[in-house]
Amino acid sequence: MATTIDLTHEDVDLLAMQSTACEPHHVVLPELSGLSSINSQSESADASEQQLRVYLRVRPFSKEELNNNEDQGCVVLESAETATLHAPKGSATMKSSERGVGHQLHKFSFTKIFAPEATQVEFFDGTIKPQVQDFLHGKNALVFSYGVTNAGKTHTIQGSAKDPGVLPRALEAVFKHIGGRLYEHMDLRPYLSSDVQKLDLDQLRAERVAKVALFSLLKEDSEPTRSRSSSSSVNSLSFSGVSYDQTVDSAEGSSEDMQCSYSMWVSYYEIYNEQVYDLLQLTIANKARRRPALRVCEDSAGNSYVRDLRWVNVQTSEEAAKVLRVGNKNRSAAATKMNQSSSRSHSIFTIKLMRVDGTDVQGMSELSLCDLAGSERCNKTKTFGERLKEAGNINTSLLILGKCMVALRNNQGDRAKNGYVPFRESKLTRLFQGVFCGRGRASMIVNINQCASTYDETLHVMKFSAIAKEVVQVIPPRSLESLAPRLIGRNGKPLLTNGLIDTQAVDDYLSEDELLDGDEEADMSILPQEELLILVESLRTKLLAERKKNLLQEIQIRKEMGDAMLQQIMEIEELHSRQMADLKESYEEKMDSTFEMYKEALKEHAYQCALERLEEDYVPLEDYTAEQDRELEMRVDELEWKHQSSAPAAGFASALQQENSTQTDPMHPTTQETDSDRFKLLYKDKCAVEQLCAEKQELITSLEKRVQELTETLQEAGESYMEKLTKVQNLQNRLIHQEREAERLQGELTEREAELCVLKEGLSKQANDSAGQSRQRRGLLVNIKESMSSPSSGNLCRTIRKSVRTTTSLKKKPN
Ligand SMILES: Nc1ncnc2c1ncn2[C@@H]1O[C@H](COP(=O)(O)OP(=O)(O)OP(=O)(O)O)[C@@H](O)[C@H]1O
Repeated sequence: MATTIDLTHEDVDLLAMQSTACEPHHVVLPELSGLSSINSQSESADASEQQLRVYLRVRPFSKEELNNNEDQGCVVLESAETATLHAPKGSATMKSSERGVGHQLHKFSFTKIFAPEATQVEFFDGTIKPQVQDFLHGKNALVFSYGVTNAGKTHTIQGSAKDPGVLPRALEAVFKHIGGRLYEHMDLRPYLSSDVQKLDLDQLRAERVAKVALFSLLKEDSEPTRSRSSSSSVNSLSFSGVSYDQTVDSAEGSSEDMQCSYSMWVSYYEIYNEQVYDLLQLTIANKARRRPALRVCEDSAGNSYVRDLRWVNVQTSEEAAKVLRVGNKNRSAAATKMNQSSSRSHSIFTIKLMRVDGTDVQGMSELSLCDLAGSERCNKTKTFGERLKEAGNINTSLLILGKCMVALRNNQGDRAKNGYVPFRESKLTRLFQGVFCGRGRASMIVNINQCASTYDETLHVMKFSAIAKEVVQVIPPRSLESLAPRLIGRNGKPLLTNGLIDTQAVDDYLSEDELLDGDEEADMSILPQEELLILVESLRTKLLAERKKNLLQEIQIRKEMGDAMLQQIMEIEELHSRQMADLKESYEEKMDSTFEMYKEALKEHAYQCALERLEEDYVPLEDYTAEQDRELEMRVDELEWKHQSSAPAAGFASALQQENSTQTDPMHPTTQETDSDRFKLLYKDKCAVEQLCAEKQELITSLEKRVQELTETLQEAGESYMEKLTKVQNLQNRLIHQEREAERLQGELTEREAELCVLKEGLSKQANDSAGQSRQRRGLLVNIKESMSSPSSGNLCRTIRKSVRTTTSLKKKPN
């Protein structure tokens, strides 16, 4: 499904503001017209929509791979547009499909597929050539190669000295097109994103010196610093000796174009570990020094560019090749498990072509060729240390590129949706943003190998390409005025051609220094100060409004989260309290049962103790009462004796007391007083004894009562025992009776048996006699009747009848 990128909002306005160097769509170089059908398709004067072109290139197996049995028929090319991937045994895809997740077969379609045997020429002609032609027409283009490591990306983009890739071929094609119309001065240099700077003499001199210095690097460093495999030895890249017949643009140009001259500038940089490095900086030659990282900035139109990037003016294809060689020398590459010379960075080679008429720059177009670093799985490639960090950054930027593709595709379905496209999340996508948003045509080269061991990664790449293919680019039409690049002076202020300085335009610009001293990232400072202030004010208002909105959203989210958490807490609390209640209940039950157990045990213990004490203290009641009586008698005797002996002594003492009453000391008590005291004491004793007696009597009464109860219980037990005994005796009697009866019957039975034997004998005897006397034979029954009717057998009949009766009665009474 093809959908469309929405460019109808702010971006369009921004694009209208910019002075990009694209040629108007209707201005077609005659010599290039009719070269390609795609070409004519893109010549539409209106906004043209076009699906992102995605080309698949399948790398041939190396000898080593064939020896390692990597050829398992994983990639099948069904047609020029369709390829099928078959999951090999042991791959994650196969395992998943065996578990019922996913499929073993995946079908993908592409703009065009190139089989392993496709040559570099065929590939160039079938893919990039039309875009190079568009570039020569003044259109911007981006070509990027995507694939797993060791899939052939660098080979496709750069190729080797003998077999150059699309980049050298594109350069060669451009030079062929320019022919003798080269603008020989170097005074017009690309500036910011899409402007042109007019160099003064000093700048020009410096530019020439820098160029010579750059090329001298190749002479100084004859030994290549990077050891690339011979097959892709781009260090020694040279365009000489290669036939470019197919790439040469043989068509004649229009008369207008024939009058123009061309100025060509190239830049070469890499994105390594999310940092941008200029591969053409002279300082790079000094390896000991740390490379300065460049910044990605945006101009007033929002177009990204690399600040301070070095642009080199190239006048011949040899010079272009030299620049490429210098850059490749500086590119970050390393030997990995998968590739001896693996690109560890995304490298971007850009060609800017200015169309100059006299001193006027009529237009400028841009062609970028990007060799992306290979995606890889770190655990599979046994990556660690610096390589792991690189792989992480590579994978992250590729992931963001994928996200952008997905977002662009999704946005196309519904123009009003305008979902967020995360271009700003990586340097790579920031720099690609302009093209994806309509500044030019993009096409993607998907490189794959057919190895079974990298099948899962290859499948991932193919899925990515399927998404990319659904992205539709919309190139808005532009007016002629907006297409000429701005010409900027030394101080960064725009100069106008036709001999007039546009003061309004001058006011619109600030110097580059001012511009760069301001915001580090954006070039908003191109605007005048008042506008900037207004802009700042409006941005502040927007920021406040945004903050307010965010705050409200945050409050709302917090509230919702709080409610949800409260709900959760309440549920948890309820659950806990239910669990607690259950627990409490079960513990209470356990406690109750334990308590009951202890209570029973205590009772038992107390009962046992009481019994033991009772046994120890037990005194027979008779002994006890006899003892008590004896004690009481003794006590009474003693008291009586005391009373009697104290009576005469008391009389004598009272007489004595009366005699001596006058002489005695009033302080000493009299005998009368002593007696009364003793009596009181005795009386007290008596009371105590009586009390004791009463208590004992009570005890006795209670004991008697207990004894009475026990006696009654015993009597009851005795009675029941007697009853049972009587019953047992009765039963025994009956048993004896039955036994006797049985014995008797046994005896009778024995008797009857004996009689029966006798009868049998008699019968047999009679039978023998009757046979001898020739008597008429009669039956046994008649004989028996006869013998029974005879007087000798009368007893026997009676006995049998009786025994029958007895047996019957016994059956009736089995007991
Ligand atoms: N079409 C092809 N024909 C013959 N050889 C090829 C082809 N494509 C790639 N190769 C060879 O395969 C090897 C790996 O290719 P290359 O270095 O281009 O892979 P890459 O995808 O750029 O890897 P990395 O991402 O690790 O840089 C090289 O030796 C290259 O010469």
